[in-house]
Amino acid sequence: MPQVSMPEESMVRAPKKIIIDTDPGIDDAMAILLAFESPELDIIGITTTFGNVRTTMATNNALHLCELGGRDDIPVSQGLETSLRGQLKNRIADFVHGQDGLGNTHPPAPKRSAIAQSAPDFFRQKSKEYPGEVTIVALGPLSNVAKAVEDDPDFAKNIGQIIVLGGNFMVNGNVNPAAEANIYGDPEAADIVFTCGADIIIIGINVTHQVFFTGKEMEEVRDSKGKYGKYLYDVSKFYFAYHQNAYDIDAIYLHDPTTMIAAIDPSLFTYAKGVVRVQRDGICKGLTVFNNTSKKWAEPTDWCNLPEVKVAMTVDAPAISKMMKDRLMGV
Ligand SMILES: O=c1[nH]cnc2c1ncn2[C@@H]1O[C@H](CO)[C@@H](O)[C@H]1O
Repeated sequence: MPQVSMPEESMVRAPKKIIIDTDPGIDDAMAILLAFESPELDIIGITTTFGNVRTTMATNNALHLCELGGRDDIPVSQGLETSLRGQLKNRIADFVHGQDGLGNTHPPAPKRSAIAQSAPDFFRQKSKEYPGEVTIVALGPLSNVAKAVEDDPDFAKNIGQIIVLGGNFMVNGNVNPAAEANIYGDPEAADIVFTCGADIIIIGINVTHQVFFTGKEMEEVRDSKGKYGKYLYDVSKFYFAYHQNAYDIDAIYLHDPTTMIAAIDPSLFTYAKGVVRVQRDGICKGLTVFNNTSKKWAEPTDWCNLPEVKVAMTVDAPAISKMMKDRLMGV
């Protein structure tokens, strides 16, 4: 399979402007706090989506995390409360993240509110303000991003890059054997985004399932001098119990922080290029199907003549886990 690798990021570069589209979410919280500790990133906004929690709760949790990190300078913009086509998502992953999305730790109500501008409009405005410079790190279903694509024919051209946590390439999903949770949450939106022509990196659970913290490592995080060590340990207890039960492992998968690290240092992954389509309905709803062959198909297929994306194939899990520990443990 042809692989493409990315050049190592230079430390002398200006910080990368990112918008985090998120549904916090325990591993989202970890990714956001990791981003706060990452000088390579300039977080110009946080936008909210649904999945781990409903969108309004995602907004509250995003505001809470900014307050926790002393980052009330970051605008938080609320996104769609439904899928792109107006379906109210009936599958909210409270069994993974708790009723409050933060492991039933019941965070205090945030002091600040979201800005008036909706997430898709925020994306469009920032992509016009800084053409080619803004990276969206999309940690939940892609409804907001797809809405920006549909509303603005220049969006795919103006946005610098979209790094997506989602999909399962050549492995089973985590909602069912076919589908991963973020793509399953709004498959139509994902299909629109993956074929929109923007520069897209997809980090699927085929790679994020290789990056985890064991219970012992979580205790090290708790006992470290990291600002958020105890907080992360406390919110992760629920997520840990879910992994013990669902996967029979004493560890938690680090989906969202791994994806954040792709924004910090894309060279820690290798990628293959090709067209990705998403099954929109039926028993394989949410399945991501990647055409990575140079075969000339006898007849035109639904993958032909569409823009390619980069799909993560391998991950340097020890390096990623070390970066997370260094930053979250205040090393
Ligand atoms: O079993 C699950 N069902 C639903 N969502 C999950 C499950 N496991 C993890 N996540 C959440 O979905 C994203 C990665 O697919 C992550 O945000 C993770 O927190």
